Amino acid sequence: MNAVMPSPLPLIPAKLTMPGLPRGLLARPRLDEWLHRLPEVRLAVLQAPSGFGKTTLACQWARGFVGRVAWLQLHAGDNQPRQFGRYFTHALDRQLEYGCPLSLLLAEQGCEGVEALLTHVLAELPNEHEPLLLVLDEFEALHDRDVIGALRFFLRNTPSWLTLLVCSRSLPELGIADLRVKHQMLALDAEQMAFETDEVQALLDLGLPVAINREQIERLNRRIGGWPCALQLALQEVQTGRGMDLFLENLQLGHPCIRDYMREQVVENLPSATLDFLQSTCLLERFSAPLADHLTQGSNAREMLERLERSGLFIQAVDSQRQWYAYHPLFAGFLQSELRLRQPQRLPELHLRAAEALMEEGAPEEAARHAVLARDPQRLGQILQSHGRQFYRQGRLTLLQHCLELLPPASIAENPLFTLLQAWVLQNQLRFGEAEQWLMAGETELRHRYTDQEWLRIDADFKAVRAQIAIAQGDRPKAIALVQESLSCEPLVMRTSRVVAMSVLAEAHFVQGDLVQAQRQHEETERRAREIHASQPALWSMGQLSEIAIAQGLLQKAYSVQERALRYIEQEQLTAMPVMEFILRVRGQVLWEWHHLDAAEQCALQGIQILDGLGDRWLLQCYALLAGVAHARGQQGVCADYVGKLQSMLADDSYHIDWLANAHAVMLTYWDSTQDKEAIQQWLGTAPPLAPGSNHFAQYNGRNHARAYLALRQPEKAAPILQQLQVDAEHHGLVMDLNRNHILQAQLHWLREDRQLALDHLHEALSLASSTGAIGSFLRIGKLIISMLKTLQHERRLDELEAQRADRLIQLAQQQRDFSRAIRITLDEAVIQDIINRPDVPELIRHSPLTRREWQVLSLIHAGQSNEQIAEHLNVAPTTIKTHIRSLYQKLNITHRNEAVQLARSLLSKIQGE
Ligand SMILES: Nc1ncnc2c1ncn2[C@@H]1O[C@H](COP(=O)(O)OP(=O)(O)OP(=O)(O)O)[C@@H](O)[C@H]1O
Repeated sequence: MNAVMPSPLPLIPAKLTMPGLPRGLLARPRLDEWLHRLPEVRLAVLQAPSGFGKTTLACQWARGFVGRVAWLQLHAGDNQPRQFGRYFTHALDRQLEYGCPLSLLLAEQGCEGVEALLTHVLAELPNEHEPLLLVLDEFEALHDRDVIGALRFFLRNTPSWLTLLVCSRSLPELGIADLRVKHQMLALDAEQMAFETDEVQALLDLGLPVAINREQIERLNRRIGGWPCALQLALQEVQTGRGMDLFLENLQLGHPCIRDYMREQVVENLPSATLDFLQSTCLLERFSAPLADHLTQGSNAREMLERLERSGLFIQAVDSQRQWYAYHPLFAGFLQSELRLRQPQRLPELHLRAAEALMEEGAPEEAARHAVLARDPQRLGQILQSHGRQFYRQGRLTLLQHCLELLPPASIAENPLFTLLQAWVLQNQLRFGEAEQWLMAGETELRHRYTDQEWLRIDADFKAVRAQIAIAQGDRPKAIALVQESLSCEPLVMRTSRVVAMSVLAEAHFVQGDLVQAQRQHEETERRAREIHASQPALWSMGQLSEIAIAQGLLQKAYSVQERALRYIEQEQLTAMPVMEFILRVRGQVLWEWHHLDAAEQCALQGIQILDGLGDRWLLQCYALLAGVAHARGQQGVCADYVGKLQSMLADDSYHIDWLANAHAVMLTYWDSTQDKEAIQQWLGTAPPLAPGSNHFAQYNGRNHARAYLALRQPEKAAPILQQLQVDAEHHGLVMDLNRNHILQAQLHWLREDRQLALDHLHEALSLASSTGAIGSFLRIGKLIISMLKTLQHERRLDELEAQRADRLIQLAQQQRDFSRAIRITLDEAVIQDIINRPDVPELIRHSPLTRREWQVLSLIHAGQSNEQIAEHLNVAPTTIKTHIRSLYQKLNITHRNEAVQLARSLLSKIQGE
């Protein structure tokens, strides 16, 4: 027999050995549930596109599996049935208690077909055995019918102690449907395997020399869609916080390593029809089979989509009915850049086809985006005429801007709707002069084309824009006059003009400090806006109502108004629109004040997600909130990072005083806690001037001045400002401002050593806080609040609510990390000795004592510093710090930065707690 059979190739041992796990992998406990269920099923499948971590997860599971593990890494050569049979029997033989010698012999002789061979294997398997996991990695390499048929047969007849774990890019044809209904199978796909944001954070915390802030982490994971290969790339490339921003930019532009990977691993051997399909559809965010047919001018898109999905390409159904599909963000980016590079001439045509098809699908917004990219003014004109109002009602001002930029100026001026849309876009960008020019051009062009009656009504539309501009420029009387004129007749072009005019009136009351009138007017505006489904103005009014409630000190009410807004968004099934960020931000500010820091952070992050791509300037408020949260948590490095971002945004653009005051407040707090007197002094040199405190932002700005003087130990300059603010706040019923001003007054008098006056103010503040719920504003002044409150408790009678709040504030302030103090303690050897000598110190620290440097590093980590900052602080290279951290983690038996922070906190708090 040997004479006719060629002698087989030798077996490669590495194919039969589980690969070693590289260092620095992230454990993924959220997937353990599947690991524990492995012994209960015949088949488990990890199916995901290339690089999604299938092999790694299989290795991690193999290590945690209670029983034996046989491993076989497949390869194209294994489609040769004899070769496959030999590998398969060898893999099993190695792990069976008594092997399967007979089958092994038959496999080596190679005279049986593969199914017959596997029948022998099955016959030779014992009835009872300890659990065995047989891993077949890179299963997508198998396509031989006989081999796959034999495996199906094998699978139907395996004993219960054997589980087959298949890792495959494509869907394995192993009779899965049958096993699934019999609960004999587990399956994980790309969606489940993709890294979640917390996992990304944990992995980067583990492997990067710098702390990456949460906002960057979320942005990163949005761009990479949880794909671990891209994370490994980040681990190699990013060395600094700024480096992460560059990496993110690089991803956006098409990272060369990812491009090479996609070329080699994913598209290299695809048939040309498939490639053509991918390139024709890659410009769409999501698409259905009919849309794809329209784009490819073909008729087999449904079939193709199913094939692509099964074959493990980076594509996923996005709805449960599997009608809509989307490419993985990095894959879409790759395909688009290939298209731009290789067939740029196709782009306009594809965009145009997309615009047509999307209009037919009833998706005008997406259609407009493609018409913009096709640079087709005619189609844009049609879309704007039919849907421009809708875009405006839903706050799609950036989209409108892009559309209008492509229209010839004359076609704007001769169309009242386009003129109005243009003016609204420009006013939103605070380009008031240009907005006015367009309005005037429109007037010249249009007046003679309409009857007097019609023109009066068009003018009502125009006046609504002008009123909005006047209020934004702070010209209240002019704004009110324009509103009244605008409301005097029914507008002709945009139904929203009336609603906007009403909202301007409300704002005029608010700015003037007439909260009751402002509230009434906004409630009415909200009602009217809802009636005409103008979601943008409706949400705007709800945001304003919640700001009014905050100003009145009614934070719970503000929170309820926000709930109402969120419900409205849900009911109307609104997709992300910029005004939603306003609601979330105000909600975040309430949550920050209540010290619900995680929830506040979440609001800011969601806001950033909503505004993604609209330009950095709009993110100022979100970053101010994130900086406030980081400060309250004592994360010095993170806070410094956000403050840096705020500074560069402020340098690049101009903002309304409301936004400025908010950003300045957190910057001043940060500088104060890091004792950066120079920055505070500089700020005073360019600070927005003081104005009567009739509204919350003038109050905020005034308090910033006072805060700066207090930080510079010039209480005499802070005193008159605070006094005036207090008078104004009383006059206008700005309760929240009263509350905050009392806190600063308390600090002021404490510094002046006028203890009784300080306690009077603190008591007032505490009493107001019983209804406002304020916490954040107290904690903002730092550890000083502890002694002030303790003295108050000692010397004054507090009612029950006040006493409870004082206790809680003291407790929170004690837990709060004080930036400068944490550093001072680190460097003090006596303190370290003090910690080591304590009886309650963990044993581990006595047994593997840290070096002096490691102590320093530990407490700088605790102080919230990034590796980069620690390196700077200790004057060594960041890589040295990384080495210290590794050794420190090993000695303390920890794996994450968070654990180090926790441990340091508990050690330092033993001596640092007040
Ligand atoms: N838990 C993890 N922690 C850190 N990195 C991971 C983790 N899982 C996967 N990776 C990284 O992702 C990359 C791809 O992983 P892996 O090779 O396991 O993917 P795969 O899905 O098997 O890919 P392919 O289909 O190409 O074989 C590797 O660099 C791996 O180190």
